[in-house]
Amino acid sequence: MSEAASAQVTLANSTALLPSLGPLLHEWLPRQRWFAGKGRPITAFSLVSATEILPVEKSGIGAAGPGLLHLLVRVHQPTMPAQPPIDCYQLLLGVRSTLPTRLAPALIGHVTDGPLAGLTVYDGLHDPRLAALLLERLRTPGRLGALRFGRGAAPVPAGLAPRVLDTEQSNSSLVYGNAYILKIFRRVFPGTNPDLELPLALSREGCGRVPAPVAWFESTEPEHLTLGVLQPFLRGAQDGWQLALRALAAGHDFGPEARALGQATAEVHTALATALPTPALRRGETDEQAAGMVRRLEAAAHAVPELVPYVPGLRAAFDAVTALGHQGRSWAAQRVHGDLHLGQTLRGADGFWSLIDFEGEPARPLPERRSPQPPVRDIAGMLRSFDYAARSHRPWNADWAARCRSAYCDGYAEAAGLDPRAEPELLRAHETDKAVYEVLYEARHRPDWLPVPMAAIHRLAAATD
Ligand SMILES: Nc1ncnc2c1ncn2[C@@H]1O[C@H](COP(=O)(O)OP(=O)(O)O)[C@@H](O)[C@H]1O
Ligand SMILES: O=P(O)(O)O[C@H]1O[C@H](CO)[C@@H](O[C@H]2O[C@H](CO)[C@@H](O)[C@H](O)[C@H]2O)[C@H](O)[C@H]1O
Repeated sequence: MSEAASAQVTLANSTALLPSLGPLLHEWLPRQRWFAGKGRPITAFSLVSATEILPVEKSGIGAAGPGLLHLLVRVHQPTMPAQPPIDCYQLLLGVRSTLPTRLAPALIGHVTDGPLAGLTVYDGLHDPRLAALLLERLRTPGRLGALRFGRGAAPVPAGLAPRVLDTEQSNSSLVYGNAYILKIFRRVFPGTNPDLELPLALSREGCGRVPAPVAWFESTEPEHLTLGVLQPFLRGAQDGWQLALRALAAGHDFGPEARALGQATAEVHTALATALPTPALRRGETDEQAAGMVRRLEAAAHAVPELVPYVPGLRAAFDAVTALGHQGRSWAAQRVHGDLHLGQTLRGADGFWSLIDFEGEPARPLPERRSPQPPVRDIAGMLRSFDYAARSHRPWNADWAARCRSAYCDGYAEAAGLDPRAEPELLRAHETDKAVYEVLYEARHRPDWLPVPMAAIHRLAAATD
């Protein structure tokens, strides 16, 4: 072990951490699926907080074990329209003198100076010893540096074997003993994350459609941020997206499942409307919501030039809602899922549908995601998703999507007593807003998928001519 490595790594001198970690993060961060700032140069990093969950100097580096550093780091990137210039990310860094081969894929890099000089840092979530330690922390509520661990009334069992969930996602998740799943939010925002707030409210309301949080952790200094949520893992459940693709490939009707999904969505909406405020959207608020849609359209068209020719047609969908507001129409608003699509639905072996991931659209500012919306926002998301599934399969099966869309609305109407198709202008505006979001999302994350939302853009722009 090098002399530097044996020196005490106290994070009291944490200001020295980033200058040495910065170059490594600069290389590593943009390669992470969850990094939202892809394609924009990183100009600087700044440290928000550093907490030793397993102190590096006590971890026996050089002898046996790893250390675990919890960092909140601001990543400075030049501004793009509709994006804050500085995002804050949560990093859980494993620190060892040498990295075992099995952890090589988690390597971030070798530190050459600063308090960690001579040591190797890596994504700590991939280290079962460190992942197990996180569960231990979650089992026992309390504070640790800038972190606060909390849990519900039910105890969490000890010693469950962790594994990193190997799936495309916006955050990172660990599954413990196939019994619990811990979502670690990567890009974090001041305030309570709706992915903790809404499932907690739903479980208080007795709604069984959403796995109820059993433990969570937050940061308290210098501001309140939700960092992670532990929920029951729905073992053996299959996600709606995979099931829909399989049905398409086999030429099967997905109507009954779409209908059941409509009912599940309605139940969640009803419980959310009971648990949390339901303000009416009157003229002023409707104007504001439609203006938000126009702003998002303009920002998306700025970033994705393919959208430009469609802007007037798409805008007409938003203007129609503004016009109705001016004629005195108002709409009920409530807390909603905010980014509902087939990939956010899980079907148990018994056929029972659950909804997950109440974080809302990751690119939107948190206060916007937490603001009450017409429930049709979620319905529009699911309708888009049936279209996505049909479009991603060759040959394109327009009838399959149409049947799903109509069955979903039937199921929703049956359970909610309110048919989303009864407000066609509102539904079209929300579907348009969602398709615009998807264009931006695909352009940034999966350019090959861009034709899928662009096909909807073509249809929606023509529909409002
Ligand atoms: N409670 C759960 N039970 C089983 N699988 C889950 C559960 N929650 C999430 N998953 C799986 O994890 C994946 C990612 O979860 P999600 O909450 O959508 O994360 P992200 O916000 O990072 O995209 C989901 O697509 C699903 O397959
Ligand atoms: O990561 P999240 O699940 O929070 O959501 C983001 O990624 C989704 C893709 O993984 C994206 O959804 C879009 O693609 C889906 C198919 O992969 C489709 O079912 C959705 O309808 C479509 O919006 C989602 O928009 C994005 O926020």
